[in-house]
Amino acid sequence: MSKTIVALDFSSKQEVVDFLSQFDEPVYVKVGMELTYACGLEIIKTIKEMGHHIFLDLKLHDIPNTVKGGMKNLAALGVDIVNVHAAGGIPMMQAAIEGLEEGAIDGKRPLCIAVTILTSISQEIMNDQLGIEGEVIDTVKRYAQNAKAAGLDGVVCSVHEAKAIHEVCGDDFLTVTPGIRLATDAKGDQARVATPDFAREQGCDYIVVGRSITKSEDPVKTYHLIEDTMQK
Ligand SMILES: O=c1ccn([C@@H]2O[C@H](COP(=O)(O)O)[C@@H](O)[C@H]2O)c(=O)[nH]1
Repeated sequence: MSKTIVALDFSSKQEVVDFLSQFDEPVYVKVGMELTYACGLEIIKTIKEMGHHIFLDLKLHDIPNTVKGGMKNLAALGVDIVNVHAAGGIPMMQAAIEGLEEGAIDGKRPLCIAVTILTSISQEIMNDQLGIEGEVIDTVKRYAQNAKAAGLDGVVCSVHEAKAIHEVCGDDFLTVTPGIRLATDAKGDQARVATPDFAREQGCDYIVVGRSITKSEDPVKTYHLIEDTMQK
């Protein structure tokens, strides 16, 4: 199974089809709010019919009853991974799992992971703007432990926290890490970034890569370069 999840941050079905048509193998892709708000959940069917795996990154964050109902409907789409914000608390995350189990196709629910602290959030923003005291890594670890207690399968975190999360939550608990940049790439809006090489060294289960692949001159070549690094 591929360890690189490509973020399809596009605004039309045509862009998605053009992009994926360049690949002659199944790719693990991430569908987020940009694509979903542009095309609706219909886009999931299109991507599944092309044979690709899907992480549906809608980051649910609401009261437990609402998240449960939302997840029940998302489970029926047959995607591989869905997610919530860990900041919604343990009861909300438990409700997410209940909804997924109720909506599961043939008794098999999608994996559910929790976003800890967004990779665009720096130490300073977390302390000074969000009012969360202490080190980012400690909050990320606490959120990961909450996610595990709620029955989730893993978390979204930065590469810099993946090792510590595996230590406290176990090696089977998934770490899915965005904020990936090649050595020559600009950080852009991301704060906690790392290269694919460092992600492999830290034992990340999956990396999420958007612009470094989608905006590269040769997306297929860049994808293979990154995936080969992860599989070393
Ligand atoms: O903490 C998070 C959670 C999700 N993301 C998403 O990952 C990709 C990253 O895109 P790049 O172009 O590689 O920066 C994007 O879809 C985000 O919504 C994240 O970056 N950080």
